[in-house]
Amino acid sequence: MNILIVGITGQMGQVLVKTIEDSNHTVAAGIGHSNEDHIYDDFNDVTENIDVIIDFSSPDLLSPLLDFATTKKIPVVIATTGIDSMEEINKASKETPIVYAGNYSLGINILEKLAETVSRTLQNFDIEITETHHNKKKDAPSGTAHMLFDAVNNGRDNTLSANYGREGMAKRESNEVGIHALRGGTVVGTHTVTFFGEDEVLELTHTAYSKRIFAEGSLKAAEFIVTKTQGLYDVNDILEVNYNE
Ligand SMILES: NC(=O)C1=CN([C@@H]2O[C@H](COP(=O)(O)OP(=O)(O)OC[C@H]3O[C@@H](n4cnc5c(N)ncnc54)[C@H](OP(=O)(O)O)[C@@H]3O)[C@@H](O)[C@H]2O)C=CC1
Ligand SMILES: O=C(O)C1=N[C@H](C(=O)O)C[C@H](O)C1
Repeated sequence: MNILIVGITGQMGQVLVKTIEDSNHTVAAGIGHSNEDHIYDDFNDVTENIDVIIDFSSPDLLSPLLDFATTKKIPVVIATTGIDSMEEINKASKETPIVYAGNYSLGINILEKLAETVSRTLQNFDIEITETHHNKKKDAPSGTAHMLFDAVNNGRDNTLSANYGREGMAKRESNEVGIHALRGGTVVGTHTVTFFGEDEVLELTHTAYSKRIFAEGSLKAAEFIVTKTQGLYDVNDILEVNYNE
């Protein structure tokens, strides 16, 4: 596959370049700010032949990215987090295929399933979500924390409400889920879902030890989406193809 990396000059973009170089695919071009050949700050300047786009960038680039992809009918893997609304992505997915996930690691997507099951099984337990990331991360809480909230909320028939960074003088409501973001150093990404019962606590934690796991997951997603013609997919669709064999 000839791949366009959106956010090629960023931390994840650079890891993805190395991951693609170690595969049988090719980095055809990138979006970012650089004087290097084949790197552009405007999608209109991309003239290379592109089979698939992988996006690790910023919500600011979502509209131009989707305009480019839908006009040229190029499949897209979106990994960028901090996107407020799914409206544009839903609309674009009717014209070109899109995979969207806040986390492309294998373990987080298993954690998502576990968290939903535990939430459904331990109906009376209080649930809190904690995420820790490096000091360069801009969005909070993480895209993964949002995914994990949706998972535990599904387990309780969507009766839970999120309380971001709890503060003030009010006791915890039984249906609230506190979501807490820690930022510091070079932490790649740690997510914990804690279930508090009477006299017992169950913690489910995923720790990422490298950014490469996200790059590899996004490349698997690209291999999956490049064969599709339209529609919105998530990592579960890819897990079924790649890990259930
Ligand atoms: N879903 C997943 O599995 C994962 C998702 N992420 C997400 O990926 C995103 C990127 O993360 P990270 O690489 O750490 O961030 P960085 O800040 O290191 O990189 C951001 C990239 O986007 C580019 N960019 C941003 N705005 C513009 C713009 N207006 N025009 C052109 N280029 C732009 C930057 O270009 P330049 O610096 O040249 O201006 C840079 O290449 C984040 O949303 C993060 O949460 C991260 C890891 C895993
Ligand atoms: O910005 C990051 O680094 C990460 N972002 C994703 C998120 O917001 O959940 C995934 C991963 O945790 C790393």
